[in-house]
Amino acid sequence: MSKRIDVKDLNVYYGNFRAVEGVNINIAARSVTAFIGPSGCGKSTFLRTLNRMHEVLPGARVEGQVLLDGDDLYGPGVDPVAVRSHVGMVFQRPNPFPTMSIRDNVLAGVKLNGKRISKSDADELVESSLLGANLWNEVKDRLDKPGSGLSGGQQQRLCIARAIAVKPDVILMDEPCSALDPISTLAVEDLINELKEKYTVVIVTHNMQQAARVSDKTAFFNIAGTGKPGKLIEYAETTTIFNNPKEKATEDYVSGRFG
Ligand SMILES: Nc1ncnc2c1ncn2[C@@H]1O[C@H](COP(=O)(O)OP(=O)(O)OP(=O)(O)O)[C@@H](O)[C@H]1O
Repeated sequence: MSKRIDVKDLNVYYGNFRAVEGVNINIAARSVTAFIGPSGCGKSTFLRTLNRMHEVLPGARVEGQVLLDGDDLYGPGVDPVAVRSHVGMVFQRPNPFPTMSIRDNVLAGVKLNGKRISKSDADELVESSLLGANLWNEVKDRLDKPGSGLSGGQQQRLCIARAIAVKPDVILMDEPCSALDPISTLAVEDLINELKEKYTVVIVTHNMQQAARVSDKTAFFNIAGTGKPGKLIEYAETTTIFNNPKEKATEDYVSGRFG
């Protein structure tokens, strides 16, 4: 079930370094939101706070709230592992388990969560997840072959199938197409468009055409200089950010006048 995300006054730290400052953002359920901005402005750092991946690094912490349909992910007693099963993540480089079969790759997250499922339920879940990731037709005759035998684009869709299989509410994607060729990129972008019917999708991308193609809303982050924290500068409908932004910094960035 897709859920909304409301972030309140979030500061994100690596030790004493405040990498991201004062983010407030409201992300609707069943939508695609793109995070854009120059290198080092904290897009990936902020993204990883949305499923508590940030804090796996020693000394990394946050202040503020991240609410998923009103429930604070950082509230007392909340289990970060449970959070990550509600908020899935797809990374820059496709990372299927190389020696595992395609089938077992799809089921990997479900098994990690300690769920026991029957063979027939597993078969159904594998099929529905691969269908959901637009990969079923390409792999249905070789489910027992290793995931590493797929093309980069297919591997990325396999990782998306693995994320979908745990039935998350939100899917976070950190530059999911940066290692893919243009055809595979289009396949993943088409898929992102379909995913928003069921999930809340948040994507970090350096590719502004991609942000314009896939997202409903865009958040522009910026940084005042090295060692300064990244900040959310402007957040609006994607067409507004690209055609009629309010802030000069946004306009400079989207029109390529940055730096
Ligand atoms: N593990 C880490 N330890 C300490 N500082 C870090 C760590 N990871 C990132 N940072 C710092 O946090 C800031 C934000 O980095 P982040 O990777 O989130 O930016 P980004 O906008 O995603 O950049 P890019 O577009 O280059 O991926 C940078 O100053 C970076 O050097």
